[in-house]
Amino acid sequence: MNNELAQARIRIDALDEQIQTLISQRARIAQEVAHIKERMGDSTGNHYRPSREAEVLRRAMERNTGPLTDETVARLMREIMSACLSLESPLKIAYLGPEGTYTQAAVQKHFGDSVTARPAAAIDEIFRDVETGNADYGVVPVENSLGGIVSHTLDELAQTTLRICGEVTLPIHHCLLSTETSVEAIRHIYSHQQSFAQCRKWLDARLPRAEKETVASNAQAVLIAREKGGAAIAGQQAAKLYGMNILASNIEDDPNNTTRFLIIGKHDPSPTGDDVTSVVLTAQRNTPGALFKLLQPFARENIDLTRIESRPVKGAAVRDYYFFIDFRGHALDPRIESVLGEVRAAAAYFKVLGSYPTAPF
Ligand SMILES: O=C(O)C(=O)C[C@]1(C(=O)O)C=C[C@@H](O)C=C1
Repeated sequence: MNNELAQARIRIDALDEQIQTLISQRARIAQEVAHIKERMGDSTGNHYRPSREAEVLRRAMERNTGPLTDETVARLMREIMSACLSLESPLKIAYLGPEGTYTQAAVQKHFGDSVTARPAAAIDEIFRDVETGNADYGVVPVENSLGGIVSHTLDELAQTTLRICGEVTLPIHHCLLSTETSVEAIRHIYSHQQSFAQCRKWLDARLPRAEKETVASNAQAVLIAREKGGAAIAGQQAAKLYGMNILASNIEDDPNNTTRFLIIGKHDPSPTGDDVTSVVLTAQRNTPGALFKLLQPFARENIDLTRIESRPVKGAAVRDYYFFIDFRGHALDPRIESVLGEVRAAAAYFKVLGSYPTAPF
């Protein structure tokens, strides 16, 4: 073997040994941390701490000087923490299935690979799984940059006693998958309605005559295309999982297409200094300016509102709306606590859904 190459590999071997020793040391300390938590009276057996994880990931990215990207460094650190936590308490995560959906990719991005992820058939099932303790946490889509809100998630959030413990943002890159080997051979395309909407220009240009059939999820589309022929629009992860050919990649109209997912659970993460708070409220009926008055304290205190969505209150005799509001900051911050007190007093209905770290990457 070339001497230079052999020398470089010897250096890599030596570093791998050090990295491995350090990872093992880290894992032992994580086990110690679990015992400390138990001694401090935490008998839940759940040692997951979203705020601490966000801080570790942010710090790893700040330290990064290349050549790996910040995201790659965060993903590596994510897997190390995931493996360490699984020694303490392996987490059960319910997500919107079947396997191969973008929600599964969000589970992996947020929790890493060392968790037991269970696909659920519908969004309400995920909420029930976490409420009943069948799962420790749930992952649900909440909004897409092109397709807008996921109304089932907002409707469940209005009713649940669960808390939002985190968020994940995932760039969505659609592929055309098939058992065929060329785009020209495709006569039928299966996909989720939102994915069709997100790939409209590409489909009009490349497959204007193909018949489109809407199904419940991208992963289901892949299963049908695998069985019946034709193609599915889905992510790269589904191609790998179901052994399909990728006939075209990045077929979405907007390259910045992103979906935001929420982590739901039973705990309130502590402040990290870079947090989001989500609340849901209804305004007093027949009161001119009621919504304006609810939003005014946020503006006065310079609180950055990042999102406001409305959904009709189900079953209400008179048309009534839930307003879902996200803003920067943590509910335990005294300034925010006082604004929330004011808003709670002025609203007809008010609930804090959770304060949680902003997605670290
Ligand atoms: O710091 C803790 O509380 C730990 O349990 C350790 C650790 C880690 O590996 O860094 C593991 C899991 C938690 O979710 C957060 C961090």
